[in-house]
Amino acid sequence: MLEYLMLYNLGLKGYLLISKLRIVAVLNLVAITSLIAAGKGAVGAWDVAFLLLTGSMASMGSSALNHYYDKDIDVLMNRTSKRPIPSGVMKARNALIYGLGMSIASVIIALLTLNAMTAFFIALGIFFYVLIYTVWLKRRHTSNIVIGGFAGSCASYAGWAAATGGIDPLGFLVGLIVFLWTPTHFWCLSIVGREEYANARVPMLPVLVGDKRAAMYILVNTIVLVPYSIVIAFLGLGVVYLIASILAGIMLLHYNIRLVRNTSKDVAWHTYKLSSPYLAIIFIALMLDSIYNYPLPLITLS
Ligand code: HEM
Ligand SMILES: CC(C)=CCC/C(C)=C/CC/C(C)=C/COP(=O)(O)OP(=O)(O)O
Repeated sequence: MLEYLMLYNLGLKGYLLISKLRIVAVLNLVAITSLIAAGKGAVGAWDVAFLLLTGSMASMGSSALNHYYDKDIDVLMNRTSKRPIPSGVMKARNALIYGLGMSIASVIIALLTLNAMTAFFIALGIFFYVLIYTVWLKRRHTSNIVIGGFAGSCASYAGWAAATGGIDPLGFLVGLIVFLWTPTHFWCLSIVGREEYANARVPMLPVLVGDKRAAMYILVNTIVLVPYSIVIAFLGLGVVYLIASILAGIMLLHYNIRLVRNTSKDVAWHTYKLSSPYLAIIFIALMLDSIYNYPLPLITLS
């Protein structure tokens, strides 16, 4: 914490803020737990260290590029208007150089210290977040985060590949949890910021269909996400994961049903804030099963 304050005071405040460190933390959690799950609890400390390093650099770099590209609309939304570039704390050019440098370096270091497939999935995550989501879809189509959400799956795939050198069917299915989770995660927040997105002319779902229908879409998405996350337990995961996916799923469904019944910004905000803990619980449980080996004796793909 002291280092953070020192960096903060050293005028690096802008770099820390455009790195979206809370998001980096959960992305790293997804990547590391996927690494440990794929490695069945036996992974090298260097693999963990270099995955943390390269995953953090990639997420921080791509977030900086997102800040750079979105500087014109960030100034239009209250939630983002105080960010380093729109508020003048940081030059846009510096964010661009930082973002490109961190993103490119993350892929090269992953290639040199981990393996080619890990570097590929880190690059794919950057590609999906920066080019597919931020540049292409975000301002053009309401499917923006449905497709852009695959960037988050790449964090899991990078972890899985760091342990095994690639992706097997189970690894692919585990990574899809993040893809299915993202609409629930973000559409809740977009209900909170609907007017701001409309003002910035960003076609987020609630801007097009209204809060009530968006809440219904979120519930439909969660009704796909929760059973999916439970069913894949029987394809080679474990008992701790199964219990966690059921309990966390019930909690998420409860909040989503509540949001349909009471589509207020307050309920939407609380449902959004719950979404990251839901994902963290699922992936921590996945890791615990691989360390303590409580396998489910049912159908397995591998
Ligand atoms: C393209 C897909 C995604 C979109 C559009 C999206 C959107 C957002 C937005 C707009 C915020 C608020 C940021 C802020 O105001 O500072 C946010 C917060 C967050 N996102 Fe996402 N997100 C996406 C994917 C992910 C993924 C893959 C993860 C992690 C695996 C993630 C984890 C988080 C976390 C931890 C927060 C902070 C939550 C809190 O403050 O409690 N997001 N997301
Ligand atoms: C492997 C790898 C590097 C994966 C990268 C995945 C990644 C960085 C996901 C983060 C997605 C995210 C928080 C998007 C918000 O953008 P936004 O523009 O909608 O949010 P904003 O309005 O708050 O800027």
